[in-house]
Amino acid sequence: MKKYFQFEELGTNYRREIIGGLTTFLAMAYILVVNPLTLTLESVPDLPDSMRMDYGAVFMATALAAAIGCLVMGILAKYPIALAPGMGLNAFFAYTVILTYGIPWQTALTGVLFSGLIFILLTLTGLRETIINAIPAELKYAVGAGIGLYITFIGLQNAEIIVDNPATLVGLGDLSNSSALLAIFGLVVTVIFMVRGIQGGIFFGILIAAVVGMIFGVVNLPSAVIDLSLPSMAPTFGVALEPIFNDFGSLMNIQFLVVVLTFLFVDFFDTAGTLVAVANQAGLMKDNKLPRASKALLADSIATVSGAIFGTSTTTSYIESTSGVAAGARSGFAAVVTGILFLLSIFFYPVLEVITSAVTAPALIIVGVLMVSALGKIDWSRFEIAVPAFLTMITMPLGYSIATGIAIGFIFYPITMLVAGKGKQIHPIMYGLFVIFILYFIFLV
Ligand SMILES: Nc1nc2[nH]cnc2c(=O)[nH]1
Repeated sequence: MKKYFQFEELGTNYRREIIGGLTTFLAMAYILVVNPLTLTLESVPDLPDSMRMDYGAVFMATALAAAIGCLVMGILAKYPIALAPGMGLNAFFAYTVILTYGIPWQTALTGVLFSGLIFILLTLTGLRETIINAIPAELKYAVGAGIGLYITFIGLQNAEIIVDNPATLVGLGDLSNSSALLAIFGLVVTVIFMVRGIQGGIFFGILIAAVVGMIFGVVNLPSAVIDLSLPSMAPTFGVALEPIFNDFGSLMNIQFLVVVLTFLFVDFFDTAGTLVAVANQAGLMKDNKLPRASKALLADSIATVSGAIFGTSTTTSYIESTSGVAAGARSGFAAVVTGILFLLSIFFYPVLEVITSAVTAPALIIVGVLMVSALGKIDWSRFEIAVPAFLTMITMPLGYSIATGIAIGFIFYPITMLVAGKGKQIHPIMYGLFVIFILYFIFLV
């Protein structure tokens, strides 16, 4: 086993991998609660039941899609990268596709399935790997740093430290609020552990914050430890396949095409950015290239296809994997640990439920610190690369979308490079992406 996962070459061991896998799981576990709440449109009152997915079935689909994604990534691609249904696309699925477009959730699931299948085709033809390797190093670093800012922003919001403000869009929240206080406490504890170089500092930070939250009544005590009565998957299982056989006509329209393309587009670049960011942080990149990229991409698309069949929006590589890497994970074994924990989580629903986003927020904030360090590798004195790198990074949190940041930066890159007389350094694929991203803004946003 140690040999298969290359522990010796990677300088790792079982303890580091298990703590890393557990840390990533804890940082991601919120999705087991948030995804079903989002896809059932819990926050929208007065909807006909037919427009809502079934909560229990989506919970099961979320856990199983995450488990399959993590296991395939760990065993096939051997990266410490965990997967689950992404926050970037579940909101799009629920609020844009179902609510705004009025597309039935059954058809939306078919859209996710199609985008996953197209992904597999692109991966098998090698096109995805070629594209990822054509992106200049500076933009890859900027994508990693931008995702870091984005994830910190999400963490600060989850903690209610940063809140919305009608005059300035965002502002400082009420720091005496119990959620903010618990997150600040967790952050201080985690920072102390990290500065002292304690292995698994992020994990122990989450653990201590959860216990302190329970003592002060901010985190609920679990009602039970294990619940063996699993929810039924029948309401969503296989439903994505139904329109293909029963109502193919409903798929033959521009709106459905736009939905599939958006799922495909966002997952493609989010995954590329996330894989590179996590591999970079773990020191697993070789000559600015991602080894075994096609296997990692295949794992990602297999997870999306499985998730669509189970009944969830796009399953994607999670940036929270960086918290496990920060805790020491280096090999695919950590992803296997996270996958097994997702499998077991279906029985531990009562315990999981108490881990609130305020408890996991410090992990997200610290992950941002780690990811932004990639900026040190960019030569800021070269204005032609500084501009697209900066725009990629800053528009991710501000546009609240990884895809937006990538699109804006990649539109500026060929422009600034050409004007600087460095057109020869631009890979032809980057011109193709320039056109695709312009079309993206014209037709999809
Ligand atoms: N990369 C990435 N990480 C996430 N973590 C939570 N949601 C997401 C997502 O949509 N993409």
